[in-house]
Amino acid sequence: MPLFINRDQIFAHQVHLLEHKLRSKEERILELETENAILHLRLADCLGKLRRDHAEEAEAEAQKRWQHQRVVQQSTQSALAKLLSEVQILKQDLREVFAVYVNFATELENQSRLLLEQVGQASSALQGHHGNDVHSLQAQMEALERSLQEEKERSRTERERRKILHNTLVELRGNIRVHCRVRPVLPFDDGQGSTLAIGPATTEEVVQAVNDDTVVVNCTRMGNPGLNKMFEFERVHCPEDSQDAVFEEVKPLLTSLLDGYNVCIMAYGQTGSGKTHTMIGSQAEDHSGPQGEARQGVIPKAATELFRLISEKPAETHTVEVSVVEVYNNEVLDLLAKDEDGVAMGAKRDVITTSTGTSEVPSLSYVLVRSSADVMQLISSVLRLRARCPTLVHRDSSRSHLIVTLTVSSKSPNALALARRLQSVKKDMQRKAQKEWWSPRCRRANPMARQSGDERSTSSSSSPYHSPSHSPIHSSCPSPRASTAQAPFRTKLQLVDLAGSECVGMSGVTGAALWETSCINRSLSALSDVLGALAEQRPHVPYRNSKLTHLLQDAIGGDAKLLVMLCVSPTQRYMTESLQSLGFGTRARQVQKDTPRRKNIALKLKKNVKYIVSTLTHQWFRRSCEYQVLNEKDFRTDQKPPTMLKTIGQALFSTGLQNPKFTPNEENKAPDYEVRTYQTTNWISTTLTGMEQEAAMNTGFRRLFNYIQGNNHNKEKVEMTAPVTCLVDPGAGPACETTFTVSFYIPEEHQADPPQPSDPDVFLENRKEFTVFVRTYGGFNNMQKSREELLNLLESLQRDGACYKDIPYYVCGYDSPFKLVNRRNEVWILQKTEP
Ligand SMILES: Nc1ncnc2c1ncn2[C@@H]1O[C@H](COP(=O)(O)OP(=O)(O)OP(=O)(O)O)[C@@H](O)[C@H]1O
Repeated sequence: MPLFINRDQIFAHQVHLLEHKLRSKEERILELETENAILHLRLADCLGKLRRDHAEEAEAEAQKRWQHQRVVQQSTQSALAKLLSEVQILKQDLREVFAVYVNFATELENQSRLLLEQVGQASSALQGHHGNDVHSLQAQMEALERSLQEEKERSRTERERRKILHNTLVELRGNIRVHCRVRPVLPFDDGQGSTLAIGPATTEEVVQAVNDDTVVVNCTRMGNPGLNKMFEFERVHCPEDSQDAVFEEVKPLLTSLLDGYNVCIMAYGQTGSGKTHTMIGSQAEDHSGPQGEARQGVIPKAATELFRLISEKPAETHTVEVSVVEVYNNEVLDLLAKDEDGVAMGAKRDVITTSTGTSEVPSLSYVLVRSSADVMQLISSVLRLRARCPTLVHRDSSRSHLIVTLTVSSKSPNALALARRLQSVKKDMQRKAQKEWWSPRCRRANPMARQSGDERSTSSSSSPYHSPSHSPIHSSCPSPRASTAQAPFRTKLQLVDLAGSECVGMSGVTGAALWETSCINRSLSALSDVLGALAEQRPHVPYRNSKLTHLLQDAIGGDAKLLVMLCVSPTQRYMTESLQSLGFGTRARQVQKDTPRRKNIALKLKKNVKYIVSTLTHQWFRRSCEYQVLNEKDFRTDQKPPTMLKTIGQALFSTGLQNPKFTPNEENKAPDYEVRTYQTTNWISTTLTGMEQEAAMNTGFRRLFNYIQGNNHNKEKVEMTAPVTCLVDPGAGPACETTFTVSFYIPEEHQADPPQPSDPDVFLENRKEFTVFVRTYGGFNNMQKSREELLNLLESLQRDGACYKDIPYYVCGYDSPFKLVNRRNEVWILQKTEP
């Protein structure tokens, strides 16, 4: 039968098939949309649940925290009350002991007088009496002698008890003490000679010592919001307090020094606030004679007191050695080192960490001294080597940190000192064991550490100048071998006159002095970071971020007794700097030494929540990408790669992101950095202030992300670019707020007419052509890492004599948080254009 093909039927069939296909496609789309809706619902549900959980958690947390705080408050109050009552008892005991001690001399005198009278009576009676009477008188004499012996013994025991009570009292007050000295208003406070416009109000006194332990900063200047802040310290000195009064509060630490404690006294404050005056005394003045002595600072007075205390000990049992070190532009200089002609020259030294985890300066020079006059002569002879430079704030400003170390060696330490020695030897052994467990090669890598204390102590030469018989920065306590070999017992007194923090604008420094200022501010900032890490009991304390903190590591974080003497100027002109110094002191007081580390549960919880949120976001992101790829109906015919695949690549692997164009400068590049000139381009930016780089970058990133997602006047999506740059402009001094400007490069298609941001905190920035020195590094970026890389770059630029501006600088990131490997970060330092 012939096959008759009805074309209409075929078409109808095809239409039917196509309709069927269409229906199935539509059904599929419906299915996917339903699935999508379900997913959205689930996501909304999850988010709602998360938010609820979060709110509940927050509420529970707040409740728990409140309860915990109450418990802590109650326990603190009861502990405080207990402590106060103990202190009261101790004070009472101390008063009694003092009374006994004072009365004892009179009592002894009276008793000896009585004895003498009785002996006189006895001898006169002897002349006129018989043998029996002689015997009874002799017995009486013996009894009296015995009671005299007993009194002597009692006096010795009381003296020992007084000593123990003294140390307990110092211990109760804590190992870090902060004193504050407000200096008087001085003629240069009116700012004459400064180019800055300074009104009469700037000499107004705004910092006041209201009593022995409280200082108040009170400023109600017109046009400024009122400021009234109170700070409490262990002792506050008012401008009228003499050098003697300041030293009286420091003096007890010298008793501790001979009782086996390392002691560090450090003056901190803004330039011109009186640190050198407090530590050394005013140098132009003659310190001889009683008036001169009264003007002396802590260093000469401490040396005098130390030699007075030593003179009370058996002769020839104590020796004192001095070393003087300067930290200048992040270099350690030995000011006692002499060249071949015997001329002092300030030789460069290294700081190393020993196998016991303490810091040490190999090849440091020491001089044996026999009196405080010797010490002062030595210090005066090297002070001329100390870096100084006139600034608009202070015409004799010290540009370096000065560390004078008096190392006391004792052949006959007292019982307390021996106990301390045992304690320290134990700690040293623990530290060593820990380190060796961690790195078995540690001992081999550090031959210095293998030398025992007594081996090293025999190396002293006959000349007063010699290479170290020990290291001054080394722990006072000898190694375990030394303790068995009866090596002399060593403690060290470190006296530190820090360079002053300063605001570059106010001090008016330029050129080399600007670099000095930057080094000073950076090292003080590192000191502040170390105290912050110790106060928060962080597992890593960044001692090695600066030579100053590395050098003072044992004094700050070890078991030394540390006294921070905050020096502040009283006038309104320096209010910001004074507030910063007082903040530093408050931070130092929060450091608790030798307390066991608590696990930070809140931090753990926060980390967990962060992890859950990031995982959910990641999942949601992947799902919506898949959905959009499926929804791109015409992707098969599209010549370009699907946009969503591009988005996935950008987000997960940071591929295909546009970068701002630059011209590399091949001539000036070095193996460890590049030089790039970026063209004039438009960027989208936001500015934040604060202390934490990560927090600022996160907030900044979020604001900019909203902009590129359509939070702009055109409601237009703007493509993501790389890098995200963060311009970091540190505050005038340590612990000051830093300004962070976070920016995205606007992609080429929007460069000519970028959409205006809707968020008032976000702004368009036209960056003129600029040249930067670039150092690249990998891994996940953080503040510490970027700072280390910045310091490395600065060192390289200094080495090559490059012309650059050290602040502000850029920290740049190229990758999303989803990228795990081959991450790229950069620090940029701007090339200086003006001569
Ligand atoms: N308590 C005080 N009484 C009298 N004069 C003082 C007092 N404190 C400081 N001065 C004077 O103020 C000036 C600046 O003091 P000093 O040199 O000690 O400052 P500084 O903090 O060491 O500064 P820098 O960090 O710049 O070296 C000096 O002339 C000093 O004599």
